[in-house]
Amino acid sequence: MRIYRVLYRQARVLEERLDYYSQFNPSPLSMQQFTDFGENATNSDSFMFLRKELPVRLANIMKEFNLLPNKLLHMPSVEAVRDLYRQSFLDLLHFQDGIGPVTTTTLDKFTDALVKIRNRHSDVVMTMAQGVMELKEAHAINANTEANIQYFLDRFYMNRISIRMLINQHTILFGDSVNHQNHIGCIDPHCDVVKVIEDSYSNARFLCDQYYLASPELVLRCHNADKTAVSVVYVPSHLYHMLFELFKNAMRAVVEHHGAASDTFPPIDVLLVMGQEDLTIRLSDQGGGIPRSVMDFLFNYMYSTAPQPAVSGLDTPPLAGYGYGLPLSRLYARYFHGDLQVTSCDGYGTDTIIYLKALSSEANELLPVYNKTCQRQYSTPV
Ligand SMILES: CS(=O)(=O)N1CCC(Oc2ccc(-c3c(C(=O)NC[C@H]4CC[C@H](C(=O)O)CC4)noc3-c3cc(Cl)c(O)cc3O)cc2)CC1
Repeated sequence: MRIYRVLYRQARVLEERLDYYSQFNPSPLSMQQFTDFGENATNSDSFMFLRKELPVRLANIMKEFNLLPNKLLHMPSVEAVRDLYRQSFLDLLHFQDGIGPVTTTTLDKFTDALVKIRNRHSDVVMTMAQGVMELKEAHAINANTEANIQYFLDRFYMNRISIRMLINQHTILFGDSVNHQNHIGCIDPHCDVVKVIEDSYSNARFLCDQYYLASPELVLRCHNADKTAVSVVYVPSHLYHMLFELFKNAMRAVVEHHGAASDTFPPIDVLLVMGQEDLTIRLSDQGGGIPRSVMDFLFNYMYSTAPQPAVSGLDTPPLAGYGYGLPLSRLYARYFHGDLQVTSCDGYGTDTIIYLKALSSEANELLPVYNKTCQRQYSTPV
């Protein structure tokens, strides 16, 4: 009986703490604040900020889970994800205000706890996709449920991106995580956009050559009014993730449309422009394009979730984006108030555009907030 009393008490503490922390709105940081903080803050400063901000961001999305349709909530994989979030939230409660003096030991234990949380959540994207698949196999999904799932997953993955950003900054700056020279945490204050474009193209081309034994060339044009190289304060791994996905899709379309046996393929044209407000990267391919009737499916989590290929790369092209490549790439772009847009000419080809904020002072985190507005979203039939 004692174990039940302990579990009951722990559940009560969890609910009470979730109600407390979910009252606060997450505090969005700008890229400028991330870099200033990274250059000037101490381990203790970061601890004092994160021990409140991380539970706030976790509590906001954990409360939003409760607004989901029960049939999704009770899918085994979704239950498993909710347990991970509960455990990580409880882990962070050990460091909340009132624990006494903040010693070096406290700081080391906190950093260790963040690493543990990051590792615990490493498969959450796939596990949630598994939960969506379980739901599709168990129930018929109406338009309202589909819209609620689309709305939630965009917010859930954006929340996850933001929490991993905060954890990575702290563990790189103050822990044992690898730190790139001249980077501030995972931020490159002088991100060489051409290099990220060339690296992501090269790696996507390697996959394309492996599967199709052929791949389209890259033609890159740059435009910068002051004639200098295009650089931006950004997270290179986020930009790489977006470009790698878009190059995979473009290569798949071009080779499939022209036939892998073709002698030559039209190149993928990339235009890079540094503007006053936006840094724009446009990829243009001649891969046959997509009709408007299919476009919406590209970002749809319900449509994109398909049974995992038995062995990826054998029975399906390794470029097949089973999973959430495109929707997640758009979230990375939107995370710092940029965007990712796809336009297509059915029968000719597709343009995809990545917009980033050119100024770090305008590149603010875009964070989901648990409030009356979001609650109404779940109760409003489409
Ligand atoms: C959800 S995800 O992120 O996991 N992921 C999204 C991506 C998808 O793979 C792809 C890849 C390429 C294409 C594609 C076609 C194409 O294929 N046309 C021909 C079919 C047009 C419909 C037609 C039909 O269904 O009616 C049947 C032929 N044409 O233009 C593109 C294209 C798309 C993007 Cl997004 C791009 O950036 C560049 C492109 O050239 C479609 C789908 C895996 C899943």
